[in-house]
Amino acid sequence: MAASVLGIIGGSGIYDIPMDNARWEEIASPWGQPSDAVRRGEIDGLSVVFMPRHGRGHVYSPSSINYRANIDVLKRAGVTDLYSLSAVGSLHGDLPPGTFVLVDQFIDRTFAREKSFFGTGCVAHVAFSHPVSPVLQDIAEAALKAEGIAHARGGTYMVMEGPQFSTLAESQLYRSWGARVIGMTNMPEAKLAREAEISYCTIAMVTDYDCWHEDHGSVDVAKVIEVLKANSGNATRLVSRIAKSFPRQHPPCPAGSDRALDFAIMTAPDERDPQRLAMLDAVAGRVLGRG
Ligand SMILES: CSC[C@H]1O[C@H](OP(=O)(O)O)[C@H](O)[C@@H]1O
Ligand SMILES: Nc1ncnc2[nH]cnc12
Repeated sequence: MAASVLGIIGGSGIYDIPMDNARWEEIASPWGQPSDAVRRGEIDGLSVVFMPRHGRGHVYSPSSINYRANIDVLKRAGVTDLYSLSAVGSLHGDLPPGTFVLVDQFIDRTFAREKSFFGTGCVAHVAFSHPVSPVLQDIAEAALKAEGIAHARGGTYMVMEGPQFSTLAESQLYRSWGARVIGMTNMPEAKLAREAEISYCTIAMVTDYDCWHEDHGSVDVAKVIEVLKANSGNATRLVSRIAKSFPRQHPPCPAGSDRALDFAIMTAPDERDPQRLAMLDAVAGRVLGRG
């Protein structure tokens, strides 16, 4: 069993986290430019690697983030378990702004992003029915309780392309589908984490009611930022509490992340493209005998 390396992806409003011995570390990726360098440090002796999803200064839009490079550099940095901190709109009256939601499903409506490390020359299909690690959810839920943060466990995160917020008709459609929250970033991030055999868990922080709620106006960035600022103390305390209680040996993932590539690759060994295989050295090194 490997030692745990805790990864944290910080979403809107979260561009750094407090850690001991923290330093920025540039890691190159064959998949292109990641959002930023990674911030490496320790919390209570646990190795932690942080990546600001949009880059410091919020440089990348949800559609222009290089999700493949981000997950690849986190894999190269040794991350075994990954929490994604994400601002979301609420699609349900039971989830007011300020609530932290441990979502367990996604609906992917994005269409303008690279969604896989695999493709021509090395085709693979990973299982993804359960995209989130229940073990990571258990740890986050215990930390949320201990910190007294309003939270809910379970629910579907609707991932839209953006960058514009939804129309009223779209918001109502997603509500009719049973989605609980909406955001623009967790796909393909979660899919790529699965391909890279990294356990993944979203902590969705509700900032607004999107545009469907009759008693609240439509979402705008000013509203989101106001709530994000109010939430940032909770997010910092939560990460610290999670890290302190996190198992020092990587907890096996009941959702199958640890061995996602065991039976996934379909391309015959003789037909595999050496160039793509070289790019897969970190992500698929375990099964390709590289890395
Ligand atoms: C400023 S609201 C829109 C922005 O915030 C969320 O990003 P993240 O998940 O990185 O916190 C949302 O998905 C949009 O990208
Ligand atoms: N209402 C909303 N729609 C999409 N992404 C969001 N991020 C925060 N609030 C959002």
